[in-house]
Amino acid sequence: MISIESHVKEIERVAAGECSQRDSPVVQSWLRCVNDYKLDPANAQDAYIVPHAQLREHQEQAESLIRISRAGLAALFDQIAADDYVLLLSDARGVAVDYLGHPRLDRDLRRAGLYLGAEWSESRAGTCAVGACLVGRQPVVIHQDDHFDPTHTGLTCTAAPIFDTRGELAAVLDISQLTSPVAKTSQRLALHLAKATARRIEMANLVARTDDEWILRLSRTLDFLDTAPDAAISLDGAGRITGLTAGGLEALARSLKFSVDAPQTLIGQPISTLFDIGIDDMPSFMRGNPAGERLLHAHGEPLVFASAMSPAQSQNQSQNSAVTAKRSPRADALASMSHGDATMRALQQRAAKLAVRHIPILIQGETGSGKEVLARAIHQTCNEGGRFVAVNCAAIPEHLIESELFGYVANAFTGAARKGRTGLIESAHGGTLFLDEIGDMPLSLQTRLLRVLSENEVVPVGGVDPRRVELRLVSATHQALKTLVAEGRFREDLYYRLNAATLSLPALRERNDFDNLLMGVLADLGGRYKEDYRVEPNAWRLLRQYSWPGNLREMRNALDVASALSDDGLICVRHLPEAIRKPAAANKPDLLRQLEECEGNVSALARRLGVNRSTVHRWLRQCRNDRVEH
Ligand SMILES: Nc1ncnc2c1ncn2[C@@H]1O[C@H](COP(=O)(O)OP(=O)(O)OP(=O)(O)O)[C@@H](O)[C@H]1O
Repeated sequence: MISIESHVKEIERVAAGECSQRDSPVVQSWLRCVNDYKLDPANAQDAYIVPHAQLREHQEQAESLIRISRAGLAALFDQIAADDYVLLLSDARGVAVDYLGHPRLDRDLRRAGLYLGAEWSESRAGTCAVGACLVGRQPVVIHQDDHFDPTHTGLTCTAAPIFDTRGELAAVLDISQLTSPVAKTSQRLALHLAKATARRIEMANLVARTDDEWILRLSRTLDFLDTAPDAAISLDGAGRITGLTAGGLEALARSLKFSVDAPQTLIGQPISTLFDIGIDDMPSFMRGNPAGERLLHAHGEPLVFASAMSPAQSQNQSQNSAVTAKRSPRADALASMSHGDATMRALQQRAAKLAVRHIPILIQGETGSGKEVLARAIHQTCNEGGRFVAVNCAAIPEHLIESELFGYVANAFTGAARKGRTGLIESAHGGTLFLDEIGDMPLSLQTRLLRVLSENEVVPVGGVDPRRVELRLVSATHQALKTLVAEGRFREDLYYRLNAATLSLPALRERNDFDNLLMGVLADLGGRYKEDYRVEPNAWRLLRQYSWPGNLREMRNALDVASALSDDGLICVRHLPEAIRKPAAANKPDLLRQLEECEGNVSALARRLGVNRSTVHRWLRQCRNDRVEH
């Protein structure tokens, strides 16, 4: 080790502009220490450990990152503990908020500042790995007398940055030793391990924070594509980048020589900014597709292997991660309704609040959009022990509906049961009465229903004594009740009574969680028929493009049939119902006509259709294939 005097002299020479053999990050840091922070290398300072209360504050702010990092840090520590390495996780201000070191070295580590609460910002500690990494945003080794302050020149420290999912520097992982060989190359393995662990932490963080989005994992080689990718990007339903593993992405870009200038600026951009793909292409990058075809191109050039995780899969993974809060049973019943669609999520929250009160709820939505499923979820959400009684007002003959609903007393009318019969309203006592197709309820019964709602009493047909009922009324309709009111077919007072709390279910074509719903239905079918169903990319595209007039019911039925016809669980275009296969053929001349209108300019056509170029190319290719097939 060189003397303090010659160390100080070397720094002074560098500060005066002399060339140096030191690595560039070291020289840059020394210059900052002298010029910006006005530090004096001759003035040795002990390591600084922040007071306990301040450390708590730093830890609280970094809480979720600490939790997510823990498994990665522990695995890394297992590999290097035998060599007396210590691990520090520092926050963006350079304070060590987590620490793994050998208890045997506790006293020495604390004195050296390789300890919980140590502050390693460059302005306080001079050139050090954590500080230089925070400023340079790159992995760095600060070995022995690379350190600025003579107090630290015995240490070797290697640091790698950890970025949050929006590309902001969130923390630094540091691997340090109190004593080490003189050669800086001795730390190569430490550098490799620090970088790899930082990448894993970024990946775990992205998965934990991604709820209902696609995750695209990227790797230079096929071998680790699914298990330990180099980088990952999360995408919303429109194909915009919502998150990324910035450190991994930058390193990948550097090694493959494509440019990612500032990962933060990619947030909100379409994925086509980076690669020649759009959101429609995601299914073809999922596991199960030939690995050799999962290759991303930039400007037509093959670049990197990709593996896509559907929103349902990423949701599963994030739920498995430690950061996800446990759902309440109430949220669970309703949560299965929404798979990431914003309208559905808002509706789900509204439903959860309404469900706890006995306010009549009216559900509106097209046929098959899930009105009964929602009604059942509301019932389950706060099941107080009573039954869920569903009545389809359109399916019961008008002359029977009154006695079915209200029940009747003994011998109330000819043909009535001798002992009388309890009506459906009464049997829902303590539970939920679901009146489907309420718009079809005869006017006379609407009056009686109104009475039940306002007085919590039901009078059976032929009876005089009211019976008390406490129930939650949920009604549903696909008709515009207001129009029925205007036409005199629905009582205005009942309409306002029911309309106080309306939940409007979006049609399937309006939802942007289609991929998730589809995966969910496939998983359901898979569970039922003990098969792992997959959808071939072209078939998936057609399913996505179809307008689904019959909504979720139609989707379930289509997939039920397609899965039954599939070979080895792979659903292809030919397994889909004709109505779904047809539009592509019907659109073909239209696509070609539109291309002509755009004078053959694919980019212009892509802009007109609101999709990216590669999607148009694919559609055109499909048109050509179809032509050959027919
Ligand atoms: N969130 C969902 N996820 C998956 N499948 C669903 C979902 N919601 C509804 N479904 C399925 O869609 C089908 C129709 O649901 P439901 O009967 O609730 O619709 P509806 O709106 O009440 O229909 P209708 O107006 O014809 O009475 C059912 O097979 C149901 O399983």
